[in-house]
Amino acid sequence: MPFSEPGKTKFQVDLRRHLREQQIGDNLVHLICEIAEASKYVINAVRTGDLGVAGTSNLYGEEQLALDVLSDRIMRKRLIHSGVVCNIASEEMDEIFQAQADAAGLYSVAYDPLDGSSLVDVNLAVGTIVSIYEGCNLLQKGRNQVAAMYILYGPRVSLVYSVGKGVHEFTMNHLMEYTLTRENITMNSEGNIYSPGGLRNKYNAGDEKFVRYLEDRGAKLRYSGGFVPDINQVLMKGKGIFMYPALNGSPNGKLRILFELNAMAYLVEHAGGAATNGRQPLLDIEPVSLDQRAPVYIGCKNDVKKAMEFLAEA
Ligand SMILES: O=P(O)(O)OC[C@H]1O[C@](O)(COP(=O)(O)O)[C@@H](O)[C@@H]1O
Ligand SMILES: [Mg+2]
Ligand SMILES: [Mg+2]
Repeated sequence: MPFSEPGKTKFQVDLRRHLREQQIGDNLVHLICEIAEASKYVINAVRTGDLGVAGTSNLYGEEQLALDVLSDRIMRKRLIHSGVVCNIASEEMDEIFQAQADAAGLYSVAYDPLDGSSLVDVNLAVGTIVSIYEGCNLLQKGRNQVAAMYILYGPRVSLVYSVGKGVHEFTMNHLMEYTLTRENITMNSEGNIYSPGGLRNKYNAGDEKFVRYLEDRGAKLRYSGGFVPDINQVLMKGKGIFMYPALNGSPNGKLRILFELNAMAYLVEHAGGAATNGRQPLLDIEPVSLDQRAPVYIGCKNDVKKAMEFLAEA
């Protein structure tokens, strides 16, 4: 039942109550609520934590910031203690962590604890991205996610989730509770915002033509350099496209299927948008490794289709 019915103001609905209305298992409700709890410690770390480097590097050889390591620890600890998780994969861990052996009713979680962490020192928005699967297999199609969510740490903290029954936004209130602010978010078929990641002088001909087409159409450039706020803008306004294409020297772009792309693709598809690697829906890719990357075109259906046409012609 929608929460916008007369007599119930949307702002009184907390996350747990909303999840219970989705007719999903208790373990999944519990897991999503635990992740929401973890995010309160992550935002505290973002607001007050050490901005320096951790002195370590992740699976991709990227220097880890102290905040990456701390956010990862916060998330992992909470997932382990939830008691409903078997396998955990994180952008900041080299391999899969087994919290407990395979058993009925357990979930596996892939996450990026603090996407865009290098933007914290200049006070731009960052976020946590989470994909949830039933059972213990993490190397499976994104379409098999049973839930996806992100938490955006901006001027306000918001949490956007879907369990395949609409996409819903919650905002943290002064008591640090998440309360419903937008229910059943839907995207238009096209829009006038574009958010192009990566160095443009490394774009291939099709991407360059597509960006020129958007500019000629009068689309507005709206790119912050943070995947979570950039996607949030497209999703909440219901218009436009985010892309991080293949680049000269990086044929798979930058963003990772497991930790970054799958959750966003699931949310955007469930809001009526589309997400592809330029050839096929991202959610249909069967990943073979944790660190697999893909080019991404994600947002309004017609805009994504147009991008694919330009790529096919080039
Ligand atoms: O500035 P770049 O290198 O083009 O990358 C921008 C992209 O990288 C990200 O910062 C992800 O990288 P991290 O997970 O390492 O922070 C995204 O948020 C953003 O879309
Ligand atoms: Mg990331
Ligand atoms: Mg990260």
